[in-house]
Amino acid sequence: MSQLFTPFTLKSITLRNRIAIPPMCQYSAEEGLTNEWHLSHYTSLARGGAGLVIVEATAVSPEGRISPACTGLWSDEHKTGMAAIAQGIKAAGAVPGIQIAHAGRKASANCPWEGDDHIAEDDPRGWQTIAPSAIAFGANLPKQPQEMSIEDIQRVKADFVAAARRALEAGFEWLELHFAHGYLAQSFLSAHSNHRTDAYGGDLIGRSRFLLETLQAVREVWPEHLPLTARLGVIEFDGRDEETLKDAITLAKQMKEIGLDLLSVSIGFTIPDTNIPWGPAFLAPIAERIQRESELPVASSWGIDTPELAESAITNQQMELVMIGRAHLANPHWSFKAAKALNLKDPAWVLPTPYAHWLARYQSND
Ligand SMILES: Cc1cc2c(cc1C)N(C[C@H](O)[C@H](O)[C@H](O)COP(=O)(O)O)c1[nH]c(=O)[nH]c(=O)c1N2
Ligand SMILES: CC(=O)[C@H]1CCCN(Cc2ccccc2)C1
Repeated sequence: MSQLFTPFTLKSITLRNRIAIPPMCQYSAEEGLTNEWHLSHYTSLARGGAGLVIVEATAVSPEGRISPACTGLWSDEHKTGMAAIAQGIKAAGAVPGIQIAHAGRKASANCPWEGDDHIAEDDPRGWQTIAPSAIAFGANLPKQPQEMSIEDIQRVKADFVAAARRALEAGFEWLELHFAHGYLAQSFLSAHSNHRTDAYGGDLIGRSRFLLETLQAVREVWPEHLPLTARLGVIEFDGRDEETLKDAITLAKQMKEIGLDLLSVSIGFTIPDTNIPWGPAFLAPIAERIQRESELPVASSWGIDTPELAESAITNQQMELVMIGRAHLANPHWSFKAAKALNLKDPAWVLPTPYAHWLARYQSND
């Protein structure tokens, strides 16, 4: 009996299975506004049978975008397109989630197929980036950010709260704070990027303050009965992993106290020079340790891209949800492929009726 295809209930929300589609930037928006690409992209992913579909990193302010083509929720105007997406995901039987984000010193960048690097200083498409300290990421993102004032910090926290409120009004039922991948929140947490000497820097308590205060503020506006989650880089693969992991576990416990419902375990990506052990499900053992030691349910990703790897991540209790990203770009119906591979009864019925009725009788070969 497949564990991957069992429901998962968190607060008042039940996912039809343990398959989640993690946020994946589409770099297809204008002024943060979604369009037909996003609506058809997310609806078709949801029709593929996953339990949860999380909309891409959506900026809480214009300067919080990674690229000029990233989505936003910094104004009420952004809610219309997002509401259609949430409705489309829900109508397909998946739970609509969204990640809200601020890119920090990694902002003001070209999209990946146009260089994946900082927009040139003299290019009017770019903007001044902000960060805990005036320390550039380096490599393809060499622009030096402006050190945030206390007023900047208060403003960005308020932007997260306003974006969370808009996500709720747009009909999302699962919220993920982007505290990973070297973006603003992660860059507060990491001593590589945070050299502040005030209350938002220094020891772990100081470097965690922005994350904990933002979580606390969002928790106050996000309904208690809906899952409030965060994606956190718990390891950098920078030679200091044990220290980073211990800090991450301490932070995870504090976030649980504040009301975090689930942690999506990911990578820090705070600095360019790391030694990431890419490979199938390489982060799963780390996720298991975080889940065990923080006593928070976790999700995780990174190369969990076959039905067998997904099934064993759940069966081995390494995580409660598997986040399967790029494999869904290759095949939006990945859940159907997994249902067949794992010998689910009536596998076609993970798909919507207009497809399932026929595929239940027709042995498709892909
Ligand atoms: C095109 C694209 C875009 C994004 C991503 C990835 C890719 C490929 N990823 C990371 C993604 O959610 C996932 O964690 C990784 O891709 C690893 O999982 P897979 O190995 O792809 O299953 C990502 N992560 C995140 O937290 N917010 C985001 O918006 C994005 N955007
Ligand atoms: C927004 C975000 O977290 C994303 C943006 C795109 C690159 N993501 C990180 C990534 C690195 C290597 C392979 C896949 C993904 C992070």
